[in-house]
Amino acid sequence: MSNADAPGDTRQQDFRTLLRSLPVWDTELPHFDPATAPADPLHLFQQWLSEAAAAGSPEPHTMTLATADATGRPSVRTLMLHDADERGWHFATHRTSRKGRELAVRPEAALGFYWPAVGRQVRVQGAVTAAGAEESRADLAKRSTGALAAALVGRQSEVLSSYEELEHASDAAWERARREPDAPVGTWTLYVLEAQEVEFFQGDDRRRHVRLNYRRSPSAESGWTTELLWP
Ligand SMILES: Cc1cc2nc3c(=O)[nH]c(=O)nc-3n(C[C@H](O)[C@H](O)[C@H](O)COP(=O)(O)O)c2cc1C
Repeated sequence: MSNADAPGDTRQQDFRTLLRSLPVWDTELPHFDPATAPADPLHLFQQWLSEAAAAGSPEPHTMTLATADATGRPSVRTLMLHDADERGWHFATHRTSRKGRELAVRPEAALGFYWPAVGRQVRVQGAVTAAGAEESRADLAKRSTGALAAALVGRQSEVLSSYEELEHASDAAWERARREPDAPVGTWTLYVLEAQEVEFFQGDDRRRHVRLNYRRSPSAESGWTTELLWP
């Protein structure tokens, strides 16, 4: 009998036992001294992402993107980070998707990164701007044939009537992506999140986690002020 077929109580008990048995940070964590942190959170973010990659954190350039609809109801999903520079954190998606529609009515978002190999988390919050058609097209052109094929399929977040319908659309999209590597995808949009706050969390095995929060502050010389937060 598989766990899925077990009576409800046993299944629930097994699930809870599993949850409690799963290790967190069973590796030596790096030490983070906030006194040595750079004045600009972008530099620390780039450093931490590089260190996460070097430490073997899987897909360190994936992140959670949180948006909200007009009533404030939140939603999250995983996205790829395309860049992080002076303008902000870059990601791309269809502007007609759920998140795209939410960003159109409420152009604010939060990002979450978690890198278990180094016990680090970064949270970013701020205003989101959609880049123009040309920049969005250029961003897609730099990506793989698979990414273009996925974008060409389109209709993201719409209800799908059957998986076969997706297979047909995907076959056609792959064929077109191979034949026409700069095929335009009208709804594909690059977004840039300009950070208002960026928080860096370094896990500690004695649970004395370090949290360093940057807040944008036009009057500060670096443009940012920092504060420590209780974990
Ligand atoms: C690892 C990973 C990376 C993803 N990257 C993207 C991405 O860069 N852009 C995107 O539109 N969807 C991406 N997705 C799919 C999204 O998580 C999500 O399912 C999709 O964008 C629809 O979200 P929405 O209905 O909230 O708009 C990714 C999913 C995973 C698991």
